[in-house]
Amino acid sequence: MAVFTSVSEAELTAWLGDYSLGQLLELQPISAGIENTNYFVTTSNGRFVLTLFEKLTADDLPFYLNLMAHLARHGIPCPSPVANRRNQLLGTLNGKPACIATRLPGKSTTAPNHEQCAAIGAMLAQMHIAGQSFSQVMPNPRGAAWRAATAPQVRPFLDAQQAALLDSEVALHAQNNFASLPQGVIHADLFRDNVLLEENRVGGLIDFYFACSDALLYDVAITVNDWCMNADGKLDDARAQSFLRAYHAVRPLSDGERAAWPLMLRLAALRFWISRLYDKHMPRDGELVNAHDPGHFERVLKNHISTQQTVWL
Ligand SMILES: Nc1ncnc2c1ncn2[C@@H]1O[C@H](COP(=O)(O)OP(=O)(O)OP(=O)(O)O)[C@@H](O)[C@H]1O
Ligand SMILES: N[C@@H](CCO)C(=O)O
Repeated sequence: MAVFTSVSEAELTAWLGDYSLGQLLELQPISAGIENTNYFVTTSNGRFVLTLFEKLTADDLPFYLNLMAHLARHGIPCPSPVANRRNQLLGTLNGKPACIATRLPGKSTTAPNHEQCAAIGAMLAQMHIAGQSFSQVMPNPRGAAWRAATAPQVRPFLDAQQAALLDSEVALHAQNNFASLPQGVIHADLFRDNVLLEENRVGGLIDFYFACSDALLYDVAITVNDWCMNADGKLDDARAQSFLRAYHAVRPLSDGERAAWPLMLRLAALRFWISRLYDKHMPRDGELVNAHDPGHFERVLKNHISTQQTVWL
């Protein structure tokens, strides 16, 4: 249940007095999601999503809200935060940092087809291009330092063979430096549940709260590892090609990116193997009763290693 902080119609009506959004018509809690409190809000001016941030602080939030505003201004279908009468995107509601943003159309899919993989590939490339003119920088909070700090914490929960895999992959990627590849702002968590689709068209990209500055190809690998993956943890080569071709048609991938691709897929799988292990074995209070399965990304990683993934455009 994604309502941790309740908001009544009376409280929201008073808060909306600070906005030019018209009259509140409907307030509906959203059950999906585990990080924030979300409500669908309908006013006489349109349909919106109200988010109360449960963990991110008012210091962290400007990067994400300014990024969404920037991308929306460039035509990317992401939530566009609405400014209040003091021209601020971030407010406070019931003691929590809060924002109201445009509601996007569509719904997520768990079984994307070729056209949908191509559509999200093209959209990711457009997002990367639009992000090039965003000037704020956010080092990746799930980068090398995080891997080095988190791997030893999850290691005690692994058997000897898993621990050896973890150690060797963390060591391998500690030596790699992808700084020579094209860099920019990345979503970093563009899994199927963070994309709203209308048939084969992308209606919305949501949940930008892992966005950061990193190699653009890393974002491609994270997204392909989810969108073009079979349930057994093996890449669906045909869907991966549909995705990459559509991406490449918008932002051509370089020879350097091609050479880095097999390792990038491994790095992206390692990141989510570690975070899922951490969330499973070290849950924060009262959280994540149904944590995502780390075993899935362990299988993805092993498959990438054994196939030396060569699927490309
Ligand atoms: N701008 C939006 N337009 C339409 N639907 C939205 C929008 N933002 C959120 N939603 C809906 O609300 C649900 C929960 O949002 P979200 O995934 O951002 O939750 P969260 O708790 O913030 O993050 P997490 O997915 O990490 O738990 C989404 O699955 C989506 O259905
Ligand atoms: N997309 C992540 C969870 C949210 O960050 C995962 O599937 O592990």
